[in-house]
Amino acid sequence: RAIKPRAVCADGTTVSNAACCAFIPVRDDLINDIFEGTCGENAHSTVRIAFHDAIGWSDFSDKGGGADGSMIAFGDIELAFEANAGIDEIVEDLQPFALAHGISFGDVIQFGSSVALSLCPGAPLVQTFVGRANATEPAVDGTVPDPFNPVDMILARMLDAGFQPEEVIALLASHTIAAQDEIEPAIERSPFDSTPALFDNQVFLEVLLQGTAFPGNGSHEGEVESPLPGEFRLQSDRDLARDPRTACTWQSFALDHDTMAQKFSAAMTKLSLLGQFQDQLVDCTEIIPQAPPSSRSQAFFPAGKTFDDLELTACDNAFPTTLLTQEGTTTSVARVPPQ
Ligand code: HEM
Ligand SMILES: [Ca+2]
Repeated sequence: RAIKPRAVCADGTTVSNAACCAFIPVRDDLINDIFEGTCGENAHSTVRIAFHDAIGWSDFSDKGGGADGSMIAFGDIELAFEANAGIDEIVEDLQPFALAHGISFGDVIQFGSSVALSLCPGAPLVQTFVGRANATEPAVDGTVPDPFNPVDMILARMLDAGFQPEEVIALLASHTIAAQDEIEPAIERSPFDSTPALFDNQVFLEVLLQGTAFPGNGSHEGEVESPLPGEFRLQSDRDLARDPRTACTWQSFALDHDTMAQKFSAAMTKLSLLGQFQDQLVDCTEIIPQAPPSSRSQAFFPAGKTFDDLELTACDNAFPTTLLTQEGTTTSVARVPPQ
C-alpha cells in the first residue's frame, strides 16, 4: 500500500514535504522579530501587502506577475504608485528578512501573511504554498483599488483578476484587522473597527452603522463619516456594504463569523496563487499555526448603538434584532500601537 512520504525536520517536526522544513525557522523569526508575537501593525501590514502584491494580475491582459514579490523586487517602481502609500514600511522589514533567510519575496509576502493571521484570534488557517520564483516584471499602476473608486470600478478590477463580488467581500474581512496611516496622517493607525487585534466580524457590523462624524480633521479623499470617535471609515467599505450587488453578502458576514472566516481563507489562497502554477509549489499549510479562537462568537453593537442605527438592505435573510449592545458609554476607539 502507498505510504505518504514524511520528512523529519531539524526541530523534530514531521512534515509531508521536506521543503517545508526550511520554513519553520522562517515562521518562528517572522513571529518573534517582525510581528513581535502580536496581531499588531506589522501583522496587519503583511496581510495588506499580500493583497497589493498579488492583485498586480489580470486574467485577460498583462498587468503584472501576480503574487510574485514584485512589490519588493521592483519597489522603486511599485511603491511609488499612490495606492501603495505606506507599503514601504513593511517592505523595509520583509526585504532584508527574505534575503537573510534565502527565500523569495513572493514567498515572504504570502507565507508571511498566513503566519501573521495566525496571531489574530478568530482568523482561519489559510492553505499556504511556497516555492515562488523571483518576479521578472513590475505590476502596472492601477491594479490596486483606491478607497474613492466607485463600486462598479472596484468590482470590475477585481473581476479582471478573477474574483466574484462575494469573494471581494470575503477578502474585505481583512479590514477587521486594519488601520489607516496615509489618508489622514494626523490620526495614523486609526482602525476600521473597534477590535483591530481580533479577526472577528465586527467590521462587517460597524460599517453598517450610520456614519455620524469624522474621527480627525474633517473629510479626506476616500474617507466618509464613521459611527464612533477614533474609528476610520473608507468610502469603499461604506459603499460595498450598501450596494445591491454586495450588501447581502456583507450583512451575512456580520451575522456568521465562521462562514466569513472560511470564505476569507479560500479567497486568500486564491489570491496567493495569482500568476503561479499551484502544482509547481509546495503546500506547507501544516507548519502554519492555527490562530486562537476569538473571544466572542457574535458581533455586538458598540456601547450606545442599536439595531436602529443600522443602514440595512433588504435581503433573503432578514437581519435579526437580537445582537447585543456593549455596556457603558462610547469611548474613543484606540489607535493601533506603533511597531
Ligand atoms: C477592495 C478594495 C480595497 C480598498 C479600496 C482598500 C483600501 C485600503 C486603505 C485605503 C487602507 C489604509 C491604508 C493606509 O492609509 O495606511 C487599507 C488598509 C488595509 N487593507 Fe485594504 N483595501 C481594499 C481591499 C483589501 C484587501 C482585499 C485586503 C487583504 C486581503 C486588504 C487588507 C488591508 C489591511 C490588512 C489594511 C491595514 C494595514 C495596516 O493596518 O497596516 N484590503 N485598505
Ligand atoms: Ca476586528
